[in-house]
Amino acid sequence: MNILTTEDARFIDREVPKQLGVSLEILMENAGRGIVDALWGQYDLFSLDNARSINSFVLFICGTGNNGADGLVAARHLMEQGVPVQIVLVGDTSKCSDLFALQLERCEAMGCIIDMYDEFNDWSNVAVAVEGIMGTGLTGKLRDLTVDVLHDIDTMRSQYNFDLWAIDVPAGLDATTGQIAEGTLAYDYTVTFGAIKQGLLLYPGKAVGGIAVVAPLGAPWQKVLGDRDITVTIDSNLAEKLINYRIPMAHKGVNGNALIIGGSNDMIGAPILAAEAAVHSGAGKVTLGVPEVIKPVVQGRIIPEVMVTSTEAHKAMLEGRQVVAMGPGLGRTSDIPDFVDSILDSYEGPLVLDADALYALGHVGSVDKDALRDGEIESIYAVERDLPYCVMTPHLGEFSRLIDLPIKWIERHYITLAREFAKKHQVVLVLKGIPSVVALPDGTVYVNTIGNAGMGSGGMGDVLTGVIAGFISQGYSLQDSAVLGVYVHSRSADILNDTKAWGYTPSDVSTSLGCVISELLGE
Ligand SMILES: NC(=O)C1=CN([C@@H]2O[C@H](COP(=O)(O)OP(=O)(O)OC[C@H]3O[C@@H](n4cnc5c(N)ncnc54)[C@H](O)[C@@H]3O)[C@@H](O)[C@H]2O)[C@@H](O)CC1
Ligand SMILES: [K+]
Repeated sequence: MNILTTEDARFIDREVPKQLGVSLEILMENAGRGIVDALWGQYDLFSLDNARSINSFVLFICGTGNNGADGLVAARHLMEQGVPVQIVLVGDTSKCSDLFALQLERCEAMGCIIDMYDEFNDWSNVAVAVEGIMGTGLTGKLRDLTVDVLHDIDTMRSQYNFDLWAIDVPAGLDATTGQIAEGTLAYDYTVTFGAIKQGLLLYPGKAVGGIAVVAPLGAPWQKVLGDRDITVTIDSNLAEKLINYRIPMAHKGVNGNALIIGGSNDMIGAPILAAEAAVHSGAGKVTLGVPEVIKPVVQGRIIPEVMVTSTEAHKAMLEGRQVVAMGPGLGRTSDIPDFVDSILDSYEGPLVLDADALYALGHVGSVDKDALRDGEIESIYAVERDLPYCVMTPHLGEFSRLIDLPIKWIERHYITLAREFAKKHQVVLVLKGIPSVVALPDGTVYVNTIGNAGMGSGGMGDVLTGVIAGFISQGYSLQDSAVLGVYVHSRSADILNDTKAWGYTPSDVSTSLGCVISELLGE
């Protein structure tokens, strides 16, 4: 499923009329109709009994831009259907958009009850409130007057207990970054148009949007996107397309030979988790390379399916592998950067870099904060160190070190930075956060839509690395392995979450991977 940013929505709004001959007014008509369908999907609008009165109605709270105009269209459709509606207007109607003026004129001609916000006081009869104060047209902080109106709505909702819906995005939510302005409310539902807005998938936006319903625009807007970078959700539909059946005669040689490199005196758990996850994701043969000194302990602890070797013999260790994943538990001692470099120099096959291997790389590029602030996408990121084509799986802290930028900035410009990094370095970046995203060298970004709070425990990332390596060894491309790996890892955790809340472990996630694979194959 596609994801749209504010810029994409504006582009569609400009290009669909030009290229496809479908006017903005028609798109708006469909959007308004979509709001009505979504409301019907949730309530029986013919018996809007809000338990307080039989005079209850659907209230549309409309700003004076096109977001408010969508609300006016929806109100008109509901009037036709005989559903009681009222409209309140927020803002200066003398400064409204052209389409708002047109839709308002229509509602007035039909005798719809319309008040200015200050005049409205019939809150006790509101059954459902639909907010169209603003959508993708938000600029800067919310004005004081808007904050007051939103605060009022919130107070009335607490008092009268009606559901609150947002049109397109909640007023105050940045539809691209998911950042929210002070005063933004939490909603029960958001009806968003064409495709889900990116800001509804990123925190804190994801927490305030409620249940998202996508309403079609009535024209194949995908056709006008051209070579714009696209953003897509990671969900079961995508994963089902990526997973392959195994041929019946598949043997261990066909399913690949994976090497995991990691471990140090203080950390033996991380590489064990990664190697075991590679086994559980279906790799034919898995070898774990650790420093000689910890080899006996690791051999004593790991499942028997994994062979353990010593990293001291590293030329021989790399031979015949379909994939090498390096980093879990490697440590941060002064010899590690040279060790990592020597592996990068001597191994030319598919590579996954994680954890301490990423730390060993240090800064690999830098961000121009001014360009980031101004949205000058092309000049945001400058490469300082070339990297081999590989999958990199940093969490926010590791990414912060790689690009030399505080986490606070990364959180605010999550997808833009992931995309620029992957494009400029030509690598597959799995940025592990909430949500995790996979950015590809061609500029496509996949955003994970599943997973749960139980995944926030040490070792979860090591399992993901092992899963991705496991898929690569079985012949999946680096990008498919990253996307599929993120899905399968989160889905396994979701299955466990059903019965164990957060009391499950990364090892449990690893051993349940097979259930997800069966689910994807429809077995
Ligand atoms: N992109 C598309 O293809 C379509 C967009 N449509 C709608 O059009 C919307 C965008 O419409 P517009 O571009 O007219 O903009 P909006 O209507 O989203 O926002 C503009 C309004 O918000 C106010 N505003 C902006 N920033 C503010 C702030 N910081 N504090 C207080 N008030 C503020 C402005 O004064 C103006 O009244 C979308 O969200 C969607 O609902 C739909 O009609 C369907 C088609
Ligand atoms: K809105």
